[in-house]
Amino acid sequence: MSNPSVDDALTPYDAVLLLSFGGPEAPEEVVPFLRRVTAGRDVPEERLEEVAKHYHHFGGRSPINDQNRELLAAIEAELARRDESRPVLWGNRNSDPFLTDTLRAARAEGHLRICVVVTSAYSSYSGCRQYREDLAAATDELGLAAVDLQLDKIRPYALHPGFVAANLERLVEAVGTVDPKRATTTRLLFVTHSVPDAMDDTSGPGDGDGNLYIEQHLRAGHLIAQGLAERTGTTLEHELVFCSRSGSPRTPWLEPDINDRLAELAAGGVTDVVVAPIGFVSDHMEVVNDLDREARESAERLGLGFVRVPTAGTHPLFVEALVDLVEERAAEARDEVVVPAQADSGDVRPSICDSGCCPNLREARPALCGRD
Ligand SMILES: CC1=C(CCC(=O)O)c2cc3nc(cc4[nH]c(cc5[nH]c(cc1n2)c(C)c5CCC(=O)O)c(CCC(=O)O)c4C)C(CCC(=O)O)=C3C
Ligand SMILES: [Fe+2]
Repeated sequence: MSNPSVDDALTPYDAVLLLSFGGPEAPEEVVPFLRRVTAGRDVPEERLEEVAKHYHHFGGRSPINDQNRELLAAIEAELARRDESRPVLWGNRNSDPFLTDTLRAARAEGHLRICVVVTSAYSSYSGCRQYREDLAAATDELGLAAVDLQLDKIRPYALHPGFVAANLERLVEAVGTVDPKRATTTRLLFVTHSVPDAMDDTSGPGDGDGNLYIEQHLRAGHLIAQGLAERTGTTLEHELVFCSRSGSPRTPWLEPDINDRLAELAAGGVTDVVVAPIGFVSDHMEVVNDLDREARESAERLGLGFVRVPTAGTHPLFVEALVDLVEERAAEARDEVVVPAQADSGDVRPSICDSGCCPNLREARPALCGRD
């Protein structure tokens, strides 16, 4: 398969790597997975026990790996459709197939130059730099130098037109089920993973003002809400809320939590909520547990109508966007002038991260795909 001599829109890459978070697939994998995720982190034992219960409620199996298998197949199909077939590899941070094993196999098969697609759209330590650190740690563990295996990453894509469009399509399909007479008392809630305030404060370029994590969500949400109004004639008031808070209760994390906000909204006369988890790219555990179980339960208790919008998942517009981003990265690697596709006129994140961006606030660690 690997054929470095092919000359197409993916040149110089001989493979694509899907890099994701990982998740357990059997009950006995839950605790080891959680220990790996939280190693060296300030996550209390009680929180871990609580999160273990979430996984056990779903038979100890997270949906995330199956979703990545489907995304991988969809990317392969899209590459084939464009006559740009490449092996699509898959590696995780926290569960099998581990990134290090994937890169070892890639090297053995002679893949020299790989374009990395991470399953996180936004700029933050957790969603961007931590994956870059994973790439550095894995290549280091394998004793690989940049001459042996060159890894490039696509840029954060929260504001790529295809990601925004896929989320809009999902929303348009879902609000078909909202009673038009209730539109004025329906609130559109964009949801993302809460992170420590300090992580949001430092997200974005090292010399910037930070808070790019929230800013990108607000910009994407604004575009999606506007698109909904244009497409359906239904204008819904919208806002950004958070789920899946972890860490020590003494550390400030982004708020409001969706459950707290639902109570306030119900008290203020809202009758229905449309919950769009634009912060995630698939309906993984944070979505099926924290939103479909916990938030839905809160809404029911409060008498609120509740519609949860699917994430981008394997929506063709999203899959096409990811392949467009790989093509864009390839053109950059060929030193061509590239005008990055962007859904608004705001800041565009580069595919080679700035020095000091989205820092690791605990310890400085080597990271690939950046200027530091
Ligand atoms: C920004 C962000 C994303 C989105 C970007 C991206 O997708 O990367 C994300 C995704 C995910 N987070 C996930 C799971 C977990 N995250 C945890 C803990 C944490 N997440 C954080 C942030 C994020 N996380 C942070 C700051 C922590 C605190 C500990 C630390 O500083 O790292 C914990 C520990 C227990 C707990 O929840 O406290 C678990 C189990 C899964 C897998 C779901 C499945 O299994 O289907 C996915 C996709
Ligand atoms: Fe997380």
